[in-house]
Amino acid sequence: MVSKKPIKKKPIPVTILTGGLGAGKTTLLNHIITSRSETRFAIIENEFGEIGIDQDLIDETQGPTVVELSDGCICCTIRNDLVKALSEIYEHRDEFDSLIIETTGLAEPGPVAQVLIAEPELTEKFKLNAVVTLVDAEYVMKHIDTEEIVSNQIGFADIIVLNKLDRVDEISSQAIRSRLTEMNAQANIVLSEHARIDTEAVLSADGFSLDRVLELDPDFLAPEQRQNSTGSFMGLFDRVPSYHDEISSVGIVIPGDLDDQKVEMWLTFLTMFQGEDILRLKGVLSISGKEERFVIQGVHTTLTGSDAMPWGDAARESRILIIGRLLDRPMLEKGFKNCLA
Ligand SMILES: Nc1nc2c(ncn2[C@@H]2O[C@H](COP(=O)(O)OP(=O)(O)OP(=O)(O)O)[C@@H](O)[C@H]2O)c(=O)[nH]1
Repeated sequence: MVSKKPIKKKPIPVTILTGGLGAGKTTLLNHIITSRSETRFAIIENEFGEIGIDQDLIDETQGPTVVELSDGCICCTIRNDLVKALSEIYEHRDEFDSLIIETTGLAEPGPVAQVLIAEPELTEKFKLNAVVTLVDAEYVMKHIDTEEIVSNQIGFADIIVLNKLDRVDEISSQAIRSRLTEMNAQANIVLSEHARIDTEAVLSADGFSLDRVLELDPDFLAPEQRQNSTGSFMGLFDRVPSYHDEISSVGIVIPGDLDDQKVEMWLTFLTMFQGEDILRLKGVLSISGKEERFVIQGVHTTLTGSDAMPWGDAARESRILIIGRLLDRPMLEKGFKNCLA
């Protein structure tokens, strides 16, 4: 007699992209989806901030399914949203081959991995391929000793992508590499500029090492360690909430066009006087006389701008998100509004 055992579907491979604010996660994500046109991706995009910007920056011409989880960090406050999003994505599992989760720059990767490995309803549906940590060569040394989240992201990585090597010299690059190896000797360190790496190394890594994580935190899989009453994680990751609390975000949306010179002057002053406290700045702007959207990107005092998709028939508006310490919302709102053409 033929057995009628249900055919078990293969679990969906999941890659977690983590790393500091502005380190290059979205850049790597775009590189992966554009260079692997034969692979169908689903993406969970998590942003820390009142308004989402990253969704506009993902190259959707390749047709990935993007689920955006904003206004909170999936490693703590919106963890339940992550579980829900994963369950919903699984309902459409025949429509894609691989899932990428891009966390916020403030997220601990541990609790996100924990959801995939220890959440009973998800363990058979998803398989964690690798935790990939992007490291910003320009700024990592500034944060590595003072911000535990940065060292935890490095310590937890299966693959470390040391990015923005165009922004440092060879001596600094070597010093960073030895520091990374000291902190995580088992991770594979991949060197890159603009996150242009061999995507095979990331997607076929099959590199998540539960044994190594259990060495770091023996209680990683213990149910009572997974969640406390406020929804944040305990154990290795119990410093997360206080770190997030210090940092806030200001998101501003204004309809109409901005004047490019006013924008330039405002941003120059802002980064000159508050650059230390501005961890991340990003925005999609409507500039008077320009057909294209104008994307601005900043980390501390480094600021760049580039043209993106034309506005076409879409309503023109400007959106900016600033993440940092001691942010003065009324002053930022006033400054941004003063840039109107
Ligand atoms: N010079 C230089 N710039 C880079 C490199 N990689 C990325 N960038 C730029 O750095 C900025 C931030 O890159 P993102 O990919 O958005 O960084 P992210 O980690 O996704 O940022 P968050 O989502 O805010 O955490 C963008 O302007 C990128 O174009 C690099 O290797 N060199």
